Amino acid sequence: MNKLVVLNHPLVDCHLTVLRNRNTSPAEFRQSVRRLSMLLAHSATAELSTTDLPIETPLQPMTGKKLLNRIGLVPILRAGIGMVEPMLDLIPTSEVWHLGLYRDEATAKPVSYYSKLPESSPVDVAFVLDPMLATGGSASMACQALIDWGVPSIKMLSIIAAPEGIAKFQNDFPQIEVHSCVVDERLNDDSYIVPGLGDAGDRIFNTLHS
Ligand SMILES: O=P(O)(O)OC[C@H]1O[C@H](OP(=O)(O)OP(=O)(O)O)[C@H](O)[C@@H]1O
Ligand SMILES: O=c1cc[nH]c(=O)[nH]1
Ligand SMILES: [Mg+2]
Repeated sequence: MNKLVVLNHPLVDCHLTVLRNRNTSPAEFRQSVRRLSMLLAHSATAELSTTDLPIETPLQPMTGKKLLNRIGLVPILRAGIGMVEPMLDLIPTSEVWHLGLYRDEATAKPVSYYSKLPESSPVDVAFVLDPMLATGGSASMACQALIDWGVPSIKMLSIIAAPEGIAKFQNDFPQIEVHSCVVDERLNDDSYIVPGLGDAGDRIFNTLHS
């Protein structure tokens, strides 16, 4: 089974163009992240299990559906926060478990600074949210934390991925599906994705000059 799903869609291409454009304002950037996250959610949630829910329409009784499992959204701070709200709009019953990771500027290795996963009672399905999958180090560290927590089903959602990061992630976790809007050309010497969009966290939170 192919564990990498790349969204090929004209709307994805158009919203990605807004994200990539250096002249896009933080407000427009956040809006495009939201829109692309919804499209990613459509792809990544296709196999969620449902159970029957008897209801009555104004005309007659019928059997509807509701989600069966406990679902966790796991944004990687900071940039992953931008993807939470659109996911919650689609799955309002989700639990949100934050993981704080940043990349060490010198080594590009992830450093963990926040995790409050409880010792027991993991969710059934976790969607890890991070717009950028560059070297793959942050995604791998986050997924390892969820495996250690005992989550049986994990899916990784990114907006832009680099081929190098996909290769590392799939080597680390061949069983975990990655859903990405696009896979870009490569990483540059600073481990940034090119053509990419720059620093997603800074562009979402308007901290580019700090
Ligand atoms: O695949 P990797 O090489 O690990 O790089 C990707 C990570 O880098 C960015 O976070 P950053 O460290 O900039 O933190 P921020 O979201 O707080 O800006 C991005 O949001 C990912 O978490
Ligand atoms: O290109 C990149 C790589 C890591 N983190 C980002 O925000 N952008
Ligand atoms: Mg950043």
